[in-house]
Amino acid sequence: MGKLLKPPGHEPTNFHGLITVSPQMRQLFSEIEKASASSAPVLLRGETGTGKELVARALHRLSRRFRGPFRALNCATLTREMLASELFGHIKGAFTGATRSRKGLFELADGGTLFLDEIAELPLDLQARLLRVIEQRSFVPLGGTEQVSVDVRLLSATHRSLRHAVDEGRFRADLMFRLRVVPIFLPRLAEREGDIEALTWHFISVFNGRGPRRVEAVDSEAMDALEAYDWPGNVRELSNVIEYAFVMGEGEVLTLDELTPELREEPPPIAAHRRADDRGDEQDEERRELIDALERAHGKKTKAADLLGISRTTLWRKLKEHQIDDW
Ligand SMILES: Nc1ncnc2c1ncn2[C@@H]1O[C@H](COP(=O)(O)OP(=O)(O)OP(=O)(O)O)[C@@H](O)[C@H]1O
Repeated sequence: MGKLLKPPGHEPTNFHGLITVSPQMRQLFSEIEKASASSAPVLLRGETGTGKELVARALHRLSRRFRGPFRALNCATLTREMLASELFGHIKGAFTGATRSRKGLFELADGGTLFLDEIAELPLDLQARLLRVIEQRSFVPLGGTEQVSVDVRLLSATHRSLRHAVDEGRFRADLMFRLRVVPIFLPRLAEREGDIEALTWHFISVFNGRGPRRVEAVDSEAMDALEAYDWPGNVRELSNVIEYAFVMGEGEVLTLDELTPELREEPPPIAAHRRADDRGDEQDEERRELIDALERAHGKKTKAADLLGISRTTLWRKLKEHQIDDW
């Protein structure tokens, strides 16, 4: 067990549900504030779990449309036909199974905001229809003949570059320019200085509120592992990891062995100080640390793995990587 870390005395900034201490995110808040004052389309770009939907909701809440509806649709989860019907609605009898008329999201979001997640996945023919709605502020539901006028602010999000999708012929350039009048980029969690720790305390407080377990401190070894991990699932993954620890562990201290296996596989003391431009030195240092641990453990691999705070399998993999096989 390492040192016991207590929650910091000061609360992190809470900006419409977005928790942060990092300068990168604070900078983003001022962009959100400026963008919310207008009705210009915003394109949010960031990896999964970085908070794009939270930002979209904040943009809506801060805007003059806050009393109007907020509607969201993930373009990657539906078939082409279902997407068309979700977005534009249909008239009774428009297709087999359309036993009654149904309003689409553009109509349901009238006077408010429509958030289209994973916009790069929108099929090309629907991109053409979306462009027309943006230009004409009206559309015709499937099977209908009458134009329906709407006043909707469009927010969209993507985890990959729309520019690439355009270059590959999968996305219309004219639509891309229409959608990203205001581009907002959300950095990966691992790149936000101080946010892993701040969000860890935030989620601990959320899960403390749900009971029955109450966590009052975090073992520094667990915090090192949280800091060292790369967080491919970003904030959503961090929330899941803390929830997992609440479910699997017990007592007032959150410890390393309560973290998910991916996190325990990481060697915290080495990875915590990782610098991308230091890979060569780091390799040497890692090799020295491995040999040192093996010496101290008199060649016993399980003991050496314990000393390094990594699993036996990780130790075995690292020994192979460094070609240390004479132990
Ligand atoms: N800065 C933050 N503070 C507090 N909670 C956050 C923050 N960022 C994200 N979250 C939480 O993490 C989860 C994922 O966030 P969100 O759904 O907004 O991400 P996303 O980028 O839209 O993900 P996806 O691309 O997978 O849809 C949500 O539960 C959200 O409340």
